[in-house]
Amino acid sequence: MTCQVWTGWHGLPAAARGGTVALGNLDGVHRGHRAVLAAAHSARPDLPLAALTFEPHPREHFRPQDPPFRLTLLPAKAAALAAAGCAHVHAVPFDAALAGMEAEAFCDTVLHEALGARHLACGADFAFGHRRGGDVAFLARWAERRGIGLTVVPPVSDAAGPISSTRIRRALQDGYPDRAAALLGRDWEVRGEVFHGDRLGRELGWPTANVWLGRHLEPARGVYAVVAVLADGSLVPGVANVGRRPTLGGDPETRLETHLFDWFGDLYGQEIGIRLHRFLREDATFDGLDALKAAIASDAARARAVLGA
Ligand SMILES: Cc1cc2nc3c(=O)[nH]c(=O)nc-3n(C[C@H](O)[C@H](O)[C@H](O)COP(=O)(O)O)c2cc1C
Ligand SMILES: Nc1ncnc2c1ncn2[C@@H]1O[C@H](COP(=O)(O)OP(=O)(O)O)[C@@H](O)[C@H]1O
Repeated sequence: MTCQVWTGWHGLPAAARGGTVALGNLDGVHRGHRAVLAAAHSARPDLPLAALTFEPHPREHFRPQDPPFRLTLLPAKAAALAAAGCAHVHAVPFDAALAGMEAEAFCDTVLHEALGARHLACGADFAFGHRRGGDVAFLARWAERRGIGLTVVPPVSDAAGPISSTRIRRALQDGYPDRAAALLGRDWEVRGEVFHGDRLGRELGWPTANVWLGRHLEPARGVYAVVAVLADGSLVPGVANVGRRPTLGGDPETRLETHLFDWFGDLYGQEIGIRLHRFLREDATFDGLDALKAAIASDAARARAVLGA
């Protein structure tokens, strides 16, 4: 299914208007988000399904000094929304003007005039507008006045409570990518462009494709069994380190370095995805390169065992 991403809400063409619109930040597009999308679609299967999300995430706008926390940046979010059936993704720019818009003005100008929404869907805790002044009760009254349908979806829960982006972030920070995957409904994936490092990896016998975490959440530092998704879509198992290379003196920024098993070639400049599958051990400071090499060899063997590779 093709999905179009709209990064502005002014002057949308007719084809991008008049659908069912699922509302939310939707970071991660987790199982709870997908329940909202499914409910939106089944309420009005005759209409194209759209998701309305904000870019940057409002928290990135209000608290730019906070550490990065995103589960999905826009391209990955849009891909997950497309896979969940969205024909359109409206990544509404969250700037000072939008932050200052009252809930009623947001409904009138963005939802009604710009998007021509015919049906709306959101989670029960959705809040929006200046100082989060609009809630689901407000939205229900507004939609009724306009003759627009609204589907409010209760949270999807597991034994520990409602599924949320916050719980998924905590699981990743605590080194439980498997728990995060259960909540997401898929492995968590970091996407980035492979950059040139110090070329030490190949000397050690373990070349690693490096990507910066950038605005992604920093998961627990350490070693993971991973699956890499290459630009051509192929999946390659590997072992990765999330960290700042304390053995080599330490880096100012955290990188994700992946060695791909039984793979040879050039990845520089390629956009790749790295799916964290299992946490293997914490980042360590080794006493020299030989000790580091031996640790990587044993990490690789464990990752192969975990992945059956
Ligand atoms: C599986 C794996 C585990 C690693 N574990 C550590 C570690 O615990 N401590 C550390 O300082 N560096 C660790 N590294 C990072 C290496 O220092 C890094 O891959 C090497 O310096 C190559 O750097 P380059 O890509 O810039 O050439 C690990 C790398 C891999 C692939
Ligand atoms: N099996 C492999 N796993 C990861 N990268 C590989 C592999 N084989 C070749 N490469 C290439 O080697 C580069 C990593 O080599 P490395 O010596 O660690 O250099 P750098 O310091 O630039 O990361 C990767 O970016 C990729 O282009």
